[in-house]
Amino acid sequence: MRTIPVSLGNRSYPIYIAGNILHRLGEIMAEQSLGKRVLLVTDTNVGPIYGKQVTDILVQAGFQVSLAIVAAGESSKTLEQAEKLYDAAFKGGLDRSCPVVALGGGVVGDLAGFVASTYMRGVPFVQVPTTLLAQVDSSVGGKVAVNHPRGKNIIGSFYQPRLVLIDVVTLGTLGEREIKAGLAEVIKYGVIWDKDFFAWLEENIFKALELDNEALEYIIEICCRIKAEVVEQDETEQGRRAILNYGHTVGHAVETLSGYGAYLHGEAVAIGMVAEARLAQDMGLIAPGETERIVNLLNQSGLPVKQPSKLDIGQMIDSMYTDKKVTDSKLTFALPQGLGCAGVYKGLAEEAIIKIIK
Ligand SMILES: NC(=O)c1ccc[n+]([C@@H]2O[C@H](COP(=O)([O-])OP(=O)(O)OC[C@H]3O[C@@H](n4cnc5c(N)ncnc54)[C@H](O)[C@@H]3O)[C@@H](O)[C@H]2O)c1
Ligand SMILES: O=C(O)C(=O)C[C@@H](O)[C@H](O)[C@H](O)COP(=O)(O)O
Ligand SMILES: [Zn+2]
Repeated sequence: MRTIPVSLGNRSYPIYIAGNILHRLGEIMAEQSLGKRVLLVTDTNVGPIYGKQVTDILVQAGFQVSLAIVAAGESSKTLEQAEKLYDAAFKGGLDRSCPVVALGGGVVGDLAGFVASTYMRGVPFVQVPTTLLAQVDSSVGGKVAVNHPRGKNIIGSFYQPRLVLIDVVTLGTLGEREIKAGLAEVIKYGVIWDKDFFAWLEENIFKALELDNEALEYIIEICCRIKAEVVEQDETEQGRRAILNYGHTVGHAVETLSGYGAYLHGEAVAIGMVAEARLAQDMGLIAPGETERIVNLLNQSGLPVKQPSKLDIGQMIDSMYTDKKVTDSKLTFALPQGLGCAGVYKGLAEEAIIKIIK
């Protein structure tokens, strides 16, 4: 088993990565001093596959489990859905010591984490991510949120989990489209942080698409290590952490304006990464050959690289002003500085952005 520590003082926690470790969830949770009533949150795709197995594992470890199943997909990341989960927490008798466990992709993780962070002003939270995207990104770092009709993740908080348990074998039941979506965030880490990892992906990304467990474990470990390091430097995104937002200013606008769920998050981020690489290129931050390598790797992963033509440019720009990186009405982007490095740029001219969107 690979164990990665996330060191955040009294909010520190481990990330466990291995194949076939789901059965250890109960014993690992029992080691923490947690209340015995658990709200296990999952969705309508993951529940039928892993819901009973995880419930049994927790019951065997002495927990009483209330299973809450939300509709699969981005449309569940709402305050209305969170409210239903508060009801389920009450019904299950959860007090302040009792954990909320997220079993699923980034939607379940963000939603359940938001509920954990607000129910009784915060109860313990455990992440059991089952998509590649959630295993490499959303389960780590403590951003939890629901969407607002005007913008992604607008209502949320920073709330770290007590532990993250990643069983790569759960990816065996995930659809190909969802694996590809996860690869967008994987490629993001190569671009913003690790040039050698980017080059490794150029040679080996096909192994992830073939669900080679060894390659997947390696990818997940590298990504979690990078994310842990960035989050340790800037837990609440006062500055540096925003580099994890590369591709997201445009990506979130695409998700919001297309209607939540039309694009998977990773697909929208892939589109955003291409647009924002071109913006970086226009600013002289990245060479044309490097932009081309990013586009090629996204293409190789079967990800979309173009903004949907039906989206209105004016509305895209307006949507970017609701981005959480904006202060003082200044459009802000996380942009690559060559391959393997990134920075945050504030106050970009609308014309420069309109040009790359066009
Ligand atoms: N908090 C963060 O730091 C962070 C980071 C990245 C993304 N996100 C958020 O994560 C969300 C996207 O997450 P996602 O891509 O995991 O989407 P998702 O949670 O919607 O999962 C994608 C699909 O896969 C299904 N699924 C999940 N695991 C499965 C499995 N093992 N077998 C079969 N089906 C399975 C789900 O039911 C869903 O239909 C977005 O809302 C995004 O904003 C958050
Ligand atoms: O953890 C972070 O920080 C990230 O930016 C990771 C992103 O992949 C993720 O999509 C995040 O939810 C976006 O953050 P937001 O603050 O723009 O909502
Ligand atoms: Zn993301």
